[in-house]
Amino acid sequence: MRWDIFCKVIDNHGDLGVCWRLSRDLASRGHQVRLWVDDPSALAWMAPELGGPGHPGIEAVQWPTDEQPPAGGWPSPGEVVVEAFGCELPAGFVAGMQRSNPPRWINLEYLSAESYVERSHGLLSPVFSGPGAGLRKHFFYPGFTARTGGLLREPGLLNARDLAQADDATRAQRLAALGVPWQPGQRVVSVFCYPGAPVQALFTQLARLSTQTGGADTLVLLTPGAATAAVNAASQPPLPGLHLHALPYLAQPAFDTLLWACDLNIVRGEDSAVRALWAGRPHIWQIYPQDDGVHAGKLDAFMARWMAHWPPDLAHTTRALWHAWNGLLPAGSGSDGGLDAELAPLATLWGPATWAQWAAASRESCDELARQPDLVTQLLQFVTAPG
Ligand SMILES: Cc1cn([C@H]2C[C@H](O)[C@@H](COP(=O)(O)OP(=O)(O)O[C@H]3O[C@@H](C)[C@H](O)[C@@H](O)[C@H]3O)O2)c(=O)[nH]c1=O
Repeated sequence: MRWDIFCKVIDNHGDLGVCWRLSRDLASRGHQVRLWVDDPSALAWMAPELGGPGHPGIEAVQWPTDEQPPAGGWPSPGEVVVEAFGCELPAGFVAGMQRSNPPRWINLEYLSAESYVERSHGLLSPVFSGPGAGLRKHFFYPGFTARTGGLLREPGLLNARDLAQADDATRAQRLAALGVPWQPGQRVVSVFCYPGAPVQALFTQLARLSTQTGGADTLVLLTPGAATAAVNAASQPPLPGLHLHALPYLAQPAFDTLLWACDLNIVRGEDSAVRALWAGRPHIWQIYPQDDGVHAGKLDAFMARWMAHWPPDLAHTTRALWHAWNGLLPAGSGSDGGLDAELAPLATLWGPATWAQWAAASRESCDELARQPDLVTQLLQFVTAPG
């Protein structure tokens, strides 16, 4: 099928990250994708293959405006039109959807573990006015349960992960390919975060833990942006036991390789958070902060699902750590010991026995999610069903 996917970059990289990943997944299954994006600049690092002969099956195009439609006019829409995250489609393009066999029109929504997702997934949103009047649009909600649209998980992803995680030699080789010098025995932590995350406290805590446990150093891999900025701003002397390594922006598949090679992944937003789930390793999620504070409920909803079958003590400690990383300490928690103290749950999790428990629980939750059909498989069923 031919797909038109429309993406508006609101901020950061998640909108484009999700749309690019969706496009790649569809193209790998033989579909033709035209990805319309208003600010394609991040594709230069996220999808460097587009700079060369391109990606078979995907054409990334700058989103023109109605005032300045494409030279030669709007092209005929494909069989499926995806409006990512409720971005408004150009009127000229929508006018072209008015035909005897109109395209399936999908509004792909943001990911949430909250219960409204099951109620809203698949709902019809009839269009009553404007150039799309009379057309039928449907909501498609990604999610974590059987009654949602699932999560992006390309065919073969988990096999590739298992190969990458097979042994130390493979791990060292994959990290070396990313320019990362890793010594077996070192614990590796990746950090992708928003400004305001307690990165300095993390460094202090990790250095203390590394020297306490007698020898096993920690290698911290910092992604561009807030994590790297925190290091640059630090005037502290090097911390014993801790090795900080700044990464460049990686192409999306290389970013996966990074997450697979780490013992602990600290991720943010939407897309990298899902990739950390598929890594099957312990992770900490910094949720996208919203002014009205609704992100706190979203974070708790996800933790309740992800940790549903974990031993209670492990779930309790991990939740405390995630809350602290997100600056969401429960009122009355009494934590007045500064950020180092707030990240104290990490010390509990770092111990060998608890760490093994955390790793096993993360892998089990990942395996459970992987038993659900992935998002593209579900989306294909949805758009080919009569509707
Ligand atoms: C650091 C890095 C990221 N990436 C990719 C992974 C993801 O596709 C993308 C980052 O997107 P996210 O993880 O979603 O985090 P994010 O914070 O960048 O994105 C978003 O979060 C959403 C919830 C908001 O609604 C969006 O508006 C946006 O803020 O960048 C790489 O490919 N290489 C890299 O080196």
